[in-house]
Amino acid sequence: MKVLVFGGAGYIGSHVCKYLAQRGHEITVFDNLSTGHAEAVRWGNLVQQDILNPDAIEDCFRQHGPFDLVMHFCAKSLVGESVTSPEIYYRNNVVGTMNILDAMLATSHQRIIFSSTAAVYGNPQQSLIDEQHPRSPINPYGQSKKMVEEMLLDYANAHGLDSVSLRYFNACGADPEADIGESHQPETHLIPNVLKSLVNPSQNVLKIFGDQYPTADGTCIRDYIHVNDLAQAHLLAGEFLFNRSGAFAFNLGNGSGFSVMDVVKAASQVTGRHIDYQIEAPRAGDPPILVANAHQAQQQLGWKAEYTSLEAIIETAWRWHQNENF
Ligand SMILES: NC(=O)c1ccc[n+]([C@@H]2O[C@H](COP(=O)([O-])OP(=O)(O)OC[C@H]3O[C@@H](n4cnc5c(N)ncnc54)[C@H](O)[C@@H]3O)[C@@H](O)[C@H]2O)c1
Ligand SMILES: O=c1ccn([C@@H]2O[C@H](COP(=O)(O)OP(=O)(O)O[C@H]3O[C@H](CO)[C@H](O)[C@H](O)[C@H]3O)[C@@H](O)[C@H]2O)c(=O)[nH]1
Repeated sequence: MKVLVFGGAGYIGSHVCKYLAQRGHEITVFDNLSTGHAEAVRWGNLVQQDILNPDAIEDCFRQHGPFDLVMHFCAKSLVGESVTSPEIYYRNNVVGTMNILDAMLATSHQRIIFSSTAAVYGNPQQSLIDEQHPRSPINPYGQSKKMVEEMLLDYANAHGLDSVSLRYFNACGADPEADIGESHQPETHLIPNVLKSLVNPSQNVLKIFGDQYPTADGTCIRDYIHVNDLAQAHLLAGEFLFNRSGAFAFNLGNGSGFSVMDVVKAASQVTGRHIDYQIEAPRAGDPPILVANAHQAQQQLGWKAEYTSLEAIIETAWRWHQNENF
């Protein structure tokens, strides 16, 4: 397949590019490098442009296409920032996506895989969240992703544009060969922050946000899913769209929850080091427990996560963080 990857210089997008290229697919990356890295674009050419520029998108489709499939990872994704500057989130995530969809229609491209998130569900009403769970986002980031999902449904009905929205739970881990990994500035995610506190303790003190949640050890529980398992799901979702019409959505998670303290203990075991931390006040908007029911992705896409233990996931991330070079 020829695949156009919006946001392919970012954390998840670059891992998907490597995974696709290893399986013989041809990649073009479209990215403005706002949070991504040119060094992570190694499996295809880079078109350095912005999805807020509709002409640049259409030019890319015409000059480098036609493509069999589009993947869209571009987004602003800091929950706290989305609360204080919602306009950035609605513009980048909603208007930017609309520009992509309109360019697809103008150039007769029909299939897109979209990066959605567990944040579309808001505060969970049950501990295992399936796709039927009400979508009531509690911040503009989640709201912007929900709006795109609605837009995709309307474009499917009106224009026959086919899509799969993949609702990732907590993406984590790195390329097992450590060519690429997670590198955000600022870094807000737990696993990289735990590992950075070991690599550079004087600059990175690990903070644990809240230890009085209604969980066994008082810290929040999340569903950690390896970035290469997400990559596998993207390819399967693309193949799925060659046989189906409509707008679909699937959860992607392991279906098991681990607390923040479980992550700290597993990281200590993998690295063989003691991990210091400070308990801080809870972070605004953090639900106590978020765990996926991902049976639909397993049944309909034939997806099966390979990295099911925290240790195996953290081991790949640790290899990357010890030699992080962008
Ligand atoms: N990391 C997670 O745990 C997680 C969980 C759920 C959903 N998601 C979603 O997955 C996607 C990828 O996440 P990530 O962690 O890889 O993020 P990332 O920030 O590493 O990657 C996003 C990429 O999109 C590019 N981009 C952003 N705005 C752009 C614009 N206007 N024009 C062109 N390029 C632009 C960035 O430069 C970057 O390379 C995002 O849509 C995010 O909302 C991530
Ligand atoms: O330095 C840190 C970072 C995080 N945490 C805690 O660790 C847990 C996981 O936090 P992350 O920031 O790693 O992940 P989130 O669950 O907040 O969010 C991720 O998953 C969400 C859906 O589940 C959204 O998709 C979001 O975009 C994505 O970043 C939370 O309890 C958080 O408070 C810490 O204690 N210290």
